[in-house]
Amino acid sequence: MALQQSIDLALSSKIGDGGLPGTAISAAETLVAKAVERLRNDYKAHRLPLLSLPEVTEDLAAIEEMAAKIRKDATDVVILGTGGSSLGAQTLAQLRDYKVPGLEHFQENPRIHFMDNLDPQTFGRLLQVLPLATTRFVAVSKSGGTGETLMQSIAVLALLEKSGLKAKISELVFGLSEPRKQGGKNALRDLLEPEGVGFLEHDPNVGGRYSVLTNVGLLPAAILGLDIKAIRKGAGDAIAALVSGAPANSFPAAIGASLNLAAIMEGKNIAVIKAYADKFERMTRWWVQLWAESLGKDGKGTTPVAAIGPVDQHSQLQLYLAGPSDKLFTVITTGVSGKGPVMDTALSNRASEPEFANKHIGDMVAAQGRATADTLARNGRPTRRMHIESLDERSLGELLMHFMLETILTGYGLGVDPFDQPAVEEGKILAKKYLAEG
Ligand SMILES: O=P(O)(O)OC[C@H]1O[C@](O)(CO)[C@@H](O)[C@@H]1O
Repeated sequence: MALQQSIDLALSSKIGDGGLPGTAISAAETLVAKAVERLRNDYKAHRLPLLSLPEVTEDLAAIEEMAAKIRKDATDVVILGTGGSSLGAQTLAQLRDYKVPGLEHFQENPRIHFMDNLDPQTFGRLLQVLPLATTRFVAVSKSGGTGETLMQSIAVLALLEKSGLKAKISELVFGLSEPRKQGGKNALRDLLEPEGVGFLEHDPNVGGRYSVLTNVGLLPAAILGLDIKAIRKGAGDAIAALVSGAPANSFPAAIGASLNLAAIMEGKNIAVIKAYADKFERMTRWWVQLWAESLGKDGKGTTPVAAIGPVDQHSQLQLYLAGPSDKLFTVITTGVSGKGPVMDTALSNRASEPEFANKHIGDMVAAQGRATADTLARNGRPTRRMHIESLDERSLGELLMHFMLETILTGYGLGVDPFDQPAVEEGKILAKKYLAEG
């Protein structure tokens, strides 16, 4: 197991007023013990395919095969899709410098573009500048009916046709969606299949925001040459204790769920994740969707906030330390000590920072992560620490499964269904009505 978790700086017994009292933790643990039992039964009864994914390898060959087809002679790969059809894959792609500040322009071929936000100017401009003949498009939508993804796909098909590439559409465009329900519609398939576009099947029983370990996350990961087997193995590390019947208060996901439920009982209705690594930025956005859509229902849930360190120390920390005490913090660090450029002694002295001498930039970031967690705790702000020494496919797979389990257990503990998102439909229907009205 790569993931280390410590909750001591969240407890009143350790940090005093503002920390979570033992009574709340005990009450939360009782709820989580039941939730763990329920999730274990889900696993045994194969009710949630997500839980068995770490044991599955049969689908990996088809993913690698399609990835090889997409990658062949490609300079650019554009992934169309939003929410759960994009954020998990983006999280994995950060292992290959996707959206890593300063580095993403140096990505090796193929360059990957995730077009998850519908913006007419961005998308229009992208279609102008892409080298079309060497660009591959992958349209991903579980339902096949998401307006944003459909509009983007329609624009791509029309452009390819206009550019004399209609005959090549089946080599340039790929799809990933649920199989058609019997006799039913799937708009994305209706749109693309007549052009001969090949599809991978989205597992209908794995919700979009839980799909990062399926082909939805692993196809883009394989296109980028990541070790997708290792991602699944890492996920197995996070779920092993659940599967083996370990007590609920003994493994990180269950302990994390207890912590979150105790925080809710204490009126802390905001959950902040502050991760000290550029390569975690997309993960924090993925987690925001996971947490928000899974728990925000029936008047319950907590508001997820994503922050990156050290940069957000310079924008948010004042509020976290001295604003309302209504938050539970999670500070995630990686093993960066001794990494990165080393500070020259003479130059450090010249900058009036003699203590920088011979220190690495990673030493500073490690010290900052530690100092932030300690300062939050000293100010009575309950803080969980998580640490991954080495960020790679396996440890990221573990972290992703950890958060999915923690979210489901928290949902079960809260008494909400962590797998649906009924409220978002209303806005979608209204937007389509407004569009039709002009
Ligand atoms: O994969 P789909 O069906 O296109 O949905 C995209 C996203 O839209 C939502 O349904 C919310 O509108 C998310 O739950 C989902 O991840």
